[in-house]
Amino acid sequence: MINLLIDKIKEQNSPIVVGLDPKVEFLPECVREKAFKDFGHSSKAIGEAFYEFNKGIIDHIYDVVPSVKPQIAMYEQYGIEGLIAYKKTVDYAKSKGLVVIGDIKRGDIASTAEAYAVGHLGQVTIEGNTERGFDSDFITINPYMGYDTIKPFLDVCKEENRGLFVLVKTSNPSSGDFQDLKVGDDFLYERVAMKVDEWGQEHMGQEYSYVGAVVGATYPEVGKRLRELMPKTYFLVPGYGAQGGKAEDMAHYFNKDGLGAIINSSRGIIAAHKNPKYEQFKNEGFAMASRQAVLDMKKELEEALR
Ligand SMILES: O=c1ccn([C@@H]2O[C@H](COP(=O)(O)O)[C@@H](O)[C@H]2O)c(=O)[nH]1
Repeated sequence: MINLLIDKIKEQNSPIVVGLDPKVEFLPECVREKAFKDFGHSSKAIGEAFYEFNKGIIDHIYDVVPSVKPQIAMYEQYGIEGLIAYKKTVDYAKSKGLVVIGDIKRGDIASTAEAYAVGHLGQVTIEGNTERGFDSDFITINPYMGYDTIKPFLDVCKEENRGLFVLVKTSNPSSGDFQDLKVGDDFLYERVAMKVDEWGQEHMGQEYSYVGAVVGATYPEVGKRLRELMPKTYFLVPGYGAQGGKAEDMAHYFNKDGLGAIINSSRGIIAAHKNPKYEQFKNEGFAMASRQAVLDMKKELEEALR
């Protein structure tokens, strides 16, 4: 799957992943009101509205980005109806040829980790009948519990040709509380990076490993150091735009081959229709606003990485 992701990035010249993190306040009035009319003020209405919203955006971006990253928490808060919308979103994105990164940040051990891995990357067999759960291509995982967390995910990835992004240095303001602690002469995030590099060497695609790393856009100096420590690791880089990450800071996240990183923007793209900059695409035009925001991000990155 890492090979497919890289092929698509090269083909579209677009190292961008659009975060599908829907919120009620991001929904255009036309989508929200139709769902309330059809299903009342219910979680079913929100699930239907989230899916219609995502579908509109996917239809307008699938030819200019290689990948989407649905954030499961946004769906999960609405219970089963939210999770149905999450699954339908994953399936629809895949039907349009997009690589799906499920941002689920799991991190348990042994048989529990295996169950998460099977549910999101693999398949279950029920009396000889096999079914896939959420069917993502990649997921995000939290390595805090150590290799026992990672191993079950690696096994499923190997068998199913899927991949992982392991949290190494996150984009949030308090990421330093633990990640920046000193361990001997190293920062904890450096030690995690060394482990991700080691695990990755045993799980290689053609050019890069299918064990990737989450490296926030908001700490560019750290991004540069982590690029040195993990040369064959693909970076998923959240924190661009809304959290302050800038195009000019992204150069060090990439390798000399122009590959090695995929930059995420969620609110900046999916809520673009609320941004005065894209005023001409209000309400029904919401998905056109997202497309334009992607094209603008692509141009910003191209100029900064030239
Ligand atoms: O370090 C991290 C890891 C994950 N995230 C997730 O990425 C998106 C960011 O959304 P924006 O609207 O572009 O800020 C969101 O799903 C986070 O949970 C992150 O921000 N930082």
